[in-house]
Amino acid sequence: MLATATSLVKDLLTPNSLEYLNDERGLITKEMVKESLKCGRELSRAASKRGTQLAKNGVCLDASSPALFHFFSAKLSPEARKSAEVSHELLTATKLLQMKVCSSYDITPNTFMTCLEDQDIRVTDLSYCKPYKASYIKSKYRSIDGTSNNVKHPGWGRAGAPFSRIAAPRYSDGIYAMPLAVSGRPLPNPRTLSTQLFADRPIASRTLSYMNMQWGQFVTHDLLSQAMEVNDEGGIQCCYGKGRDVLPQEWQNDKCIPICIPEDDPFYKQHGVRCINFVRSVTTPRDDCSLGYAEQMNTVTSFLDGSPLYGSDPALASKLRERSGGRLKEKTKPGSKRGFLPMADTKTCDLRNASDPCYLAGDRRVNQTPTLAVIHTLLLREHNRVADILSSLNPLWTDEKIYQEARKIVIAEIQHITYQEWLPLNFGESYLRYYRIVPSALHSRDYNPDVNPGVVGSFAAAFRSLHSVVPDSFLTCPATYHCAYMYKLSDHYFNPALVESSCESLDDIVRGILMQSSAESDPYCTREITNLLFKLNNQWGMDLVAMDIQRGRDHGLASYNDYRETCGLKRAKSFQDLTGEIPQDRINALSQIYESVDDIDLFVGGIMEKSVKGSILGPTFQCIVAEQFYRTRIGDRFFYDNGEMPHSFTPEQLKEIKKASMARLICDNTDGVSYVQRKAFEMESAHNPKYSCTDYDAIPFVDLTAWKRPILELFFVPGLSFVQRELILFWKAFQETELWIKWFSPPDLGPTSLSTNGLL
Ligand code: HEM
Ligand SMILES: [Ca+2]
Repeated sequence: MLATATSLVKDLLTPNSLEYLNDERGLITKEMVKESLKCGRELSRAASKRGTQLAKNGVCLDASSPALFHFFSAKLSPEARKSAEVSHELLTATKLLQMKVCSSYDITPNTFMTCLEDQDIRVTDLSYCKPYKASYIKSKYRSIDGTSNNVKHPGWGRAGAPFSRIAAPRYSDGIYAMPLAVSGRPLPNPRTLSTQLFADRPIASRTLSYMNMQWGQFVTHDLLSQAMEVNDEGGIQCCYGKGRDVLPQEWQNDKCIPICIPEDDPFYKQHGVRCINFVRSVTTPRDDCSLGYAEQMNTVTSFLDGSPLYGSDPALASKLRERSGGRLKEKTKPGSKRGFLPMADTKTCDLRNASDPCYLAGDRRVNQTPTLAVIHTLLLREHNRVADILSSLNPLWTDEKIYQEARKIVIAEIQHITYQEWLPLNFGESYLRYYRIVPSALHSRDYNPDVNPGVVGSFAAAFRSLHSVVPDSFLTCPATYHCAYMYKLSDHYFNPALVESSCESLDDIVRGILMQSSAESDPYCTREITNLLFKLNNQWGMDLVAMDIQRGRDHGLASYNDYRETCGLKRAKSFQDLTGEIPQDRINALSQIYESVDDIDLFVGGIMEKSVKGSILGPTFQCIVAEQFYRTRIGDRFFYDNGEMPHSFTPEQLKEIKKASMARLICDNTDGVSYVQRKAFEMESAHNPKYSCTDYDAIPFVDLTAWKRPILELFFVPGLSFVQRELILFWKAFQETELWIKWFSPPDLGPTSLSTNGLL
């Protein structure tokens, strides 16, 4: 197969097309493009076949290995797989063009990239990219996959879109090859950086709760997910079994970028591990289908739209629905009044007993830790609670109408909690107000259709720095608050059994993560994620920090110094120029590992910075995170507080939505968590005491009566006969007698339903 590949390249490099080189249309002619596209397609198909053949020959991951579970975090829809294939073809074509032009003209790869950009070569053949049709533009509700949010650019923010860039990439060949140091030598080993710069020093935050960290991870999963390349058989293997060594080149898939572990590694040495499996992220064609450098795919919708709950693709979204009463599917459990997440049919968990749960949700990462599964469960319950209230308020509404309205309310609550409660706490209220990131008036008119709501690739690096706030274990507390057990993260990856081990266990975990603090945001990370990530029943796991660094390189993210410039800081000419932002001892450590200040990875440099006042991040990450949350709000036509649009909430409804809080979400969706601190993302203190969930002044509730549609509307429902109207009116009158409450004894819907029932 490799032979075919070589001969194709030779074909392309034969002089028969040289006559076009001096063509006045530019350096790159149409015929050259056509030829490279043709060869690019064949070469990339050959590479994919080779990958599958390797797997068939036994080069595939061991069951129950950490690496296999790493692959369980994202799955591509058939359309996403197709886009990934096309993008390989386009990248290979770009590479072939580069080789041809550079060898013919004796120009550098960089000059070629500039010419390519100037010529702006777009592939119009529909077998590569198809334009996005705006099919949901008129809908009052968001689409599941994020399409048609933006009327002019219906593909913006969709699942499967490319990550956006705010600084030019640093692929070493300008297209897709892993970056190198300025000197041309390899960049420092990611595992060495991890052990030398990210020690395990468990420093607890004085103010922020574990819940704060957990919500952050949920928000991350709502905004983005990269997927790793797979072959037809599944995950790609890059290391020998048990991580003994890197596989020889001839057995390696071309998507492998394994992390080599130095011989003297302080942890892996004792286990004889020399290699962490790591595979490149899936890429996707650019929005304009132009030839150029690689762009990675965001497999989920980039809007903050509850996609981890509802799914980012219509097939999954449909599977998650009950198809009655607008509800999402839930599992009932004897002894518990409230539902649990439904079970996945493919087992992507590390189950120890056949009865252990393995959940299905809108996002595949749900089973990563029990505390993440708890957040999913609270939101699932919130959806069903809201749906039940809406259907009792508006008995004529169909399943579809209730589902969409409940989804709209829950998304609005997620957005409100994130923008009004979580972001200001973590990134500084005045900063966010200054940049108009958090809304202030009741309705806002800030929507700007020219702002691309897509996720910026560097935002992933900035937010990954919050891996440092992950504590090594989590606490559970019974109703007496005699909190006792500490569960090590590494004993519970991909095993959410703890969520259902008893009728009270979910409540116990919720109390625990309210009482426990998160770790400090600093360059220290627990060994639970740097040595033992996805350990399962092995003795060692993966290193998330090394993976964060390697992933930044895989995505060709510009260097820390480039981002300093993008963010308005002075570009450093020497390590010493970093003094303003990075403490001296860390500058010393950086200068001992990196050859040049221009080599520093964004993830590493950003995390080394001192925090900005009022924020948990330093200036560079603060700027990138602000940029992202600005785009996520201003570029979302359906953002919850947008006014004067056909789908806008009424002022009465919006006033209610703005009462949502993390504390109320917990109160309304647990059985026995009766006291919660008002600011659930902060630790309980004299300034932030616990209140009873029935204290509606302290922890206000969202009164859904604002969603009750007047009965008169019935007369405008087209197609209803006189008899049907009479029957409905009779039913409404019957409801008002409250007899039905006794007869049908509806489920306990919590305080909100009590107040609304009173008005029925
Ligand atoms: C126990 C807690 C957590 C675990 C086990 C975990 C694990 C992971 C893993 C395995 C990846 C993918 C690594 C890769 O292949 O490149 C990842 C990515 C990421 N994580 Fe975490 N994480 C945790 C908490 C958090 C938190 C608290 C945040 C932020 C507030 C966060 C932000 C991110 C981001 C932004 C990415 C990149 C996502 C992507 O590109 O798909 N994580 N995390
Ligand atoms: Ca989303």
